[in-house]
Amino acid sequence: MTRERLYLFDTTLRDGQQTPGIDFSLEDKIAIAKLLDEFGFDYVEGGYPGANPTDTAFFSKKRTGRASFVAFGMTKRAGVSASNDPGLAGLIQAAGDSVCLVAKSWDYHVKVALGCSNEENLDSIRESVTAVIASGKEAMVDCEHFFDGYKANRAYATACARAAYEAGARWVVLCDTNGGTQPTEIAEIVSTLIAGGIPGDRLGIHAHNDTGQAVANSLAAVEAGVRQVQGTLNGIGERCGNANLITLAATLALKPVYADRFVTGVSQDKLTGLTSLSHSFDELLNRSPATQAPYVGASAFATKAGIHASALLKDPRTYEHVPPESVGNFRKVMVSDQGGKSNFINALKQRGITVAKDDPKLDKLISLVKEREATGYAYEGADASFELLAHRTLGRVPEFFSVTSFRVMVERRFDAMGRIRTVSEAVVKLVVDGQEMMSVAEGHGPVNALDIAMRKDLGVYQDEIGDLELSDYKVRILNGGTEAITRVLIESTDGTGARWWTVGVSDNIIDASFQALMDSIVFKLMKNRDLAGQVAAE
Ligand SMILES: CC(=O)SCCNC(=O)CCNC(=O)[C@H](O)C(C)(C)COP(=O)(O)OP(=O)(O)OC[C@H]1O[C@@H](n2cnc3c(N)ncnc32)[C@H](O)[C@@H]1OP(=O)(O)O
Ligand SMILES: CC(=O)C(=O)O
Repeated sequence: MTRERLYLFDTTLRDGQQTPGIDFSLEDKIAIAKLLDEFGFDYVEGGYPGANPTDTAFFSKKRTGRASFVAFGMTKRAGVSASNDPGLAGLIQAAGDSVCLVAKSWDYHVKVALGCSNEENLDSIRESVTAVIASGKEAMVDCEHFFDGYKANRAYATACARAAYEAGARWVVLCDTNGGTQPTEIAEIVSTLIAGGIPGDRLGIHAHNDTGQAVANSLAAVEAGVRQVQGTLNGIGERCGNANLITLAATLALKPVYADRFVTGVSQDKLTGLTSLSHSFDELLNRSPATQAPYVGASAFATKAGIHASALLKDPRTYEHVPPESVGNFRKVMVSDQGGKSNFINALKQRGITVAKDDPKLDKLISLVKEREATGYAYEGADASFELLAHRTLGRVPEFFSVTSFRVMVERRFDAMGRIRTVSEAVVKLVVDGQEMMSVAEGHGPVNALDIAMRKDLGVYQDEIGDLELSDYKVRILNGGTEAITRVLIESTDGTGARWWTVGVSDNIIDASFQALMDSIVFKLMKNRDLAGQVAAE
């Protein structure tokens, strides 16, 4: 059966730019356009030339190779001709293959926002589309507030879409601008419009996520007949965002209900780069990827539950709706208080630790993890502490050194210039290779001072930890009040590029930090001897 072509339109660089807190530089835009183009999206809407210097500079040349490069802007204003409208002229002159014109299609907006007559707005749509086509570019029209407009005045909203279509717009895009429309309404309105004479292969959908339905609304529109879908990377966009193109690209390619009927410009091979695309984009935005994002989140194919892990290890299809590798993600069977023997055997195997299912030490490890998690430890986020605990339970951790005591002091005092200074100082006493030693250090805070003191002189091991660095430190208060328990997570790195997390829990933040610091150093020494760290080294 031949499959129909569905066109994916990315508006990350335009509607995504309207996201509170997101402000792309020219360099960001160039890098993101390249990612989008290479991935296989058909249209890359780059922004609004003329609206700001970044977008104007971005449109000084075409920024895509394969994808159509789209400039976005308003239809001409009422009362001026298309040739005399500087905004429209700017759009046409901007580099690019297509112009996407935003047009009002709700009569209430025409009256309140534009302050012109309904007929003048229809003229603006027709004349603007005609001018874009005359310039040799592809024209498309975003019918703003189409669904709300349709519910308020069906005849006028339809007339706006029809004006764009009859003037020759390649795509008439139906926008759920305020994001409140529900999938059944979308399906019904799109079907009626198509039955009224605007063919589905000239219609697109632009859905906002204000009721969490943007992806569902886009799919409902596809079911009803539209053949262009707009959205953004990771669903960024104004207010609650746009339809998430990452989710849509995967669903359209992997779910037979769509994949058997439609084909997009994203090949199965490119789809295996989906997780990387989503995460690279977050990196560019300098934010952590959402762990529960469909298909691409770190938790999308993770399980903590023992019953699930047991079946998953027999056949992954028991608990996975698609294979993780189809979107470049990974299966993760985690260890926690929700886990059974299968989780643990798998987690240990990944770390090169073999243990038999009937080995009593495995039972001991499982109860240790469950007991400790009940007191606040969280091993699923502390891979190295889990591995150390496993090695310790199996009796495989050498006694590299021991800390006999530490003392940390924080003092707020006046310095010689009479300024207030808060000073942190730590003293650590350790035994290394039978030899007692003491280190003293000052730090930016008490934990920093303790860290410096612990790593200042490790005797015979000092050279080995020279490249050890603490790269992140997270504190979580597990219950409030005077008896609060503190969980500290520390991320460490070394010269090999490996990263590992360790955990400490105590009613004292310094003590919790000490435990995590100790684990970090011991893990590093184990790793140096190839006794640990297979996962961290990957
Ligand atoms: C639903 C959407 O997401 S649409 C995209 C929205 N995105 C943006 O607005 C981001 C970029 N916008 C901008 O930088 C500015 O709004 C500009 C440069 C486009 C225009 O700035 P200004 O000329 O100062 O106008 P301002 O922003 O105050 O108001 C918008 C004007 O456009 C008019 N307008 C709005 N939509 C349309 C349209 N589809 N066709 C014609 N005119 C329109 C409004 O009536 C208003 O006109 P007025 O100034 O005569 O009242
Ligand atoms: C055009 C657009 O972004 C909207 O109507 O939501």
